[in-house]
Order: sequence, then C-alpha cells, then structure tokens
Amino acid sequence: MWIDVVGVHHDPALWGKDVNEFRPERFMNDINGGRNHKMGYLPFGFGGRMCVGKVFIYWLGTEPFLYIADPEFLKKMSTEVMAKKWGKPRVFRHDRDPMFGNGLVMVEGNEWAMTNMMIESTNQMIDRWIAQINSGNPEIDVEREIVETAGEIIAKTSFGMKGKNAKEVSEKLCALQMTLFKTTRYVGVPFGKCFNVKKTLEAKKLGKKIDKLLLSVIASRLKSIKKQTQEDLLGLLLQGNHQGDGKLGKTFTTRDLLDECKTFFFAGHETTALAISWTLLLLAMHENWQNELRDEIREVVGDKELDINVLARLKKMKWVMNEVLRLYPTAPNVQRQAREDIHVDNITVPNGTNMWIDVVGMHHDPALWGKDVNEFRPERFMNDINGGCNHKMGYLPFGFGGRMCVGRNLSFMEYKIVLTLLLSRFSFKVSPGYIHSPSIMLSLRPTYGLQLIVHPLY
Ligand code: HEM
Repeated sequence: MWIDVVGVHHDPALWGKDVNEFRPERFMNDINGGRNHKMGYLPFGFGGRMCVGKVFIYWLGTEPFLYIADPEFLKKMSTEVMAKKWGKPRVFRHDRDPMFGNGLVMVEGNEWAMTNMMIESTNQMIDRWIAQINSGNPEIDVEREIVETAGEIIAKTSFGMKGKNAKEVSEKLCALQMTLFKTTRYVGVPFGKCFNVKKTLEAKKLGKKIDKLLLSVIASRLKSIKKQTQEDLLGLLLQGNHQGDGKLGKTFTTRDLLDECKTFFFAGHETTALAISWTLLLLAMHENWQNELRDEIREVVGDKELDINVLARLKKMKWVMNEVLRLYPTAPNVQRQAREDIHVDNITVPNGTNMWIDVVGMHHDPALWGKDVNEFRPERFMNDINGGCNHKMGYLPFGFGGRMCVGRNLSFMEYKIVLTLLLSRFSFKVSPGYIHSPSIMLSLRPTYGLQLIVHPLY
C-alpha cells in the first residue's frame, strides 16, 4: 500500500478552504492542526510503525535501516539477542572490503615494547613541531600530524613495520578511506558502483596496492619465522600459526593474515588519533583543564621516564578522555544486522534488518545527560564510569556487547602516552584559522583540519 501523505495533507475536505495557506497558528491549540479526521495528519507515519524520533526506519537505496538512538530499545534488543543473532551489515562489509577484508581478532601484545614504540614516534613528532615553531610558524594542524603519527604507531605495534613502509601504508589507507567515503552515498543502491566507476576503481586500485605492501611484509616475516622475536600482532599471529617450516598452518591463510592487519590498521589508528586531536582542541578551549592535567602529570610522572605502570594513575586524564569521546565519539555510529527475527516489546525486527545505532545522538541527548549535555565537564566521570548518564546503554564510545572494540586498552595506553608527552612540552591555544566543523567521514573528524597555536613550555 502507498499512503499519499502529501495528498492527505492538502485535501480541502480534511483541512478546509485554507488548506494551501501557510498558517502555523492552526497548531496553536490543536496538535493535529484542526484537520477533521484523526488519520488526516501523518508526517511521522501511523500506528506501530510510526517514527518515534529515536527509533525509525529509513532507507539506503533498497536497504532498509533501523535507526536507533534510544538506549532502552537497544537494551531490550540486546537482551533478546545472543551474539550469533546479529552481525555487521553485509551491505557495508561488501563495500568496505578493500579496507577491512574480513579481519577480526584480538591478541594481547607486549605492552612494554609497545610503550617504547609509542614514545619514539611521538618524540619524533615533537621534534618536527619544535623545528616548525623555531622557523616562526607556531600554527600546527594537530589532526594531520597526530593521524600520521598514530598510523606509524599502529604499523609498528601491529606488524612491526618501520619508517617508509609504515608511512606509505598509512597514507594509502587514509586515501582509501576518503575514496570510500565519497562512494558511500550509493550504499544499498543496486548497481551503485556503476554511478561512481572512477571512485570505485580508485578504491580497488588502492586496496590492491596496500595488499601488495602488506603481503611483502608478511612474506619477509615468514622467511624469518624461526628467529621470530617481534611480539607485535603479526608476530603473535605467525607464531601461533606456522608449522615450523615457514609455511602457514591451518588456522590462518595469508589472506586471513592480510585482512587482520588491515582491520587493525584502520580500526586502530584513526579513532585514537582523532580522540587525541579533539582533546587538544577542548584543552585549548578550557585552559583550566590543560593546567589540571599538567599538574597531574607532574605529580604522577615527575621527572622520571614514562613507564607503562604509572599510566593507570593518570585518573583525570581518563575522565578527560571519556568526556571527549562523549562529545566527539570518534566512532560516531555502530552498525548491526539481525541474523534472526528479534522481538522488542510488540515489535518484530525481521531477520536481515540493518541497524544504525547513533552514538552521537545518544551522547548529546539531554534526556539522558541533563541540561549540561553539551558542556565539557570531565568531572562527570569522576565517580561514575558512565558519566552520570541515566541509562547504562547511553554511553557507547567503544560499541557494546560481544562486538565491543577489542583495542580499547591499547587506545587508553596510546592516548595517555601521547598526551603526557605533548602536555609536558607544549601549551595549546585555538588558532584564529580553525573552523569548527565536525563531520562524519566514517570517523568523526574536523572537516578543515584542527589548527592550534602551539607554544613550547621550555
Ligand atoms: C579511541 C579509540 C577507539 C575507539 C573510539 C574505538 C571504537 C570502536 C567501535 C565503536 C567499534 C565497533 C564496536 C561494535 O560494533 O560494537 C570498534 C571495533 C573495533 N576496534 Fe576499536 N576503537 C578505538 C581504538 C581501537 C584500537 C587502538 C584498535 C586496535 C589496535 C581497535 C580495534 C578494533 C577492532 C579490530 C574492531 C572490530 C572491527 C570490525 O568488527 O570490523 N580499536 N572500535
């Protein structure tokens, strides 16, 4: 059935002679605007399928999506669902294949070695900043710089890449992400790829180049498998996998390894880098918090070398991270697809339904957080890991349930190390050149970069 809402809304038999006039006052004392039939005003649909604001259906091409920004609905749905009853939407899997492949695994890395790699890359970035400032230009696009450094960090910590190789893969992945972002408007549209042949081919080409680079890393690591000492992600995967003769065992194929590497590279570097970038912006806007964190670093780290064991004591820094991820969740939405019918109250979410969980929407909902929802107040996380949100599923920066982010501990570590080193060396102010325009380009990014004025402290 096709219910013609325009027709119904413009019917003089329902609304009277002034039906085509602009008269907002008709809604003054009547939420239905004075129409003479109770089903004559349907801007949000009707009955059990009505759009209720925080849960409604929309379409991407021929793919229906259930939009969810209601934590209670999410909770009821999650209780009904065992992990196997839902997965990631196939429609995205297909589109993002060049970027993610099918990788998903988590192993514990060697934290101590990782700390050193993170410190090394951040110090190199600091040296670059000092050189730029000394040359008379204190304005630094911290987003560009930190994304680059985080790319290098994840390349080192995940699969032992160094220097040029790490930089090359990082740059290509960023380019691939931009290309894919430009084609997402055709997701769900049958033959959508034909509308943007150039970008689709570009994405394929970039995907292949990245595969080639990573395959060469895997191949050279396989050759030296017996003297394998690197305890990065790839090293651990290879150790658990090889047959002792340099060939892969049954658990992972080379393709699997490649996919794991790509998943980690993408999922791991940008989300954390953007969290650090948005933090620097908020600290530049709230100097008191910049000073609070510097005091905490002085107290906890002092003049000693930065050590993994002290990171847990940087408590205020963790509140700040939580608050930044509330206001600017760098993974701005979470997706699921029902693998069986799911029942929520009297609604059935049919098998195959895609779900789009709007994290930004929930993190900015005054009904969940109160009137100060848009204010930067890290202290809301002081005694409550949920930041005072009045629903336990209202704060989801790392997703939820069995598919929750596997890299969150690594991200806390990287966030604290990079921020400690930066705040110990520099103070930050917002540059007049900065234009505030957060936008969703898969991750939540500053559209025009994030320019800050950076002053060395000594
Ligand atoms: C601030 C930093 C980070 C944020 C905000 C973040 C957020 C997320 C979110 C929201 C998801 C989806 C969870 C779900 O579907 O319920 C996710 C998945 C994932 N994250 Fe993170 N993450 C961060 C850092 C990292 C790091 C450092 C790594 C690895 C080194 C990582 C690896 C992954 C992986 C492998 C997945 C699964 C991807 C997939 O299923 O395709 N993340 N992350």
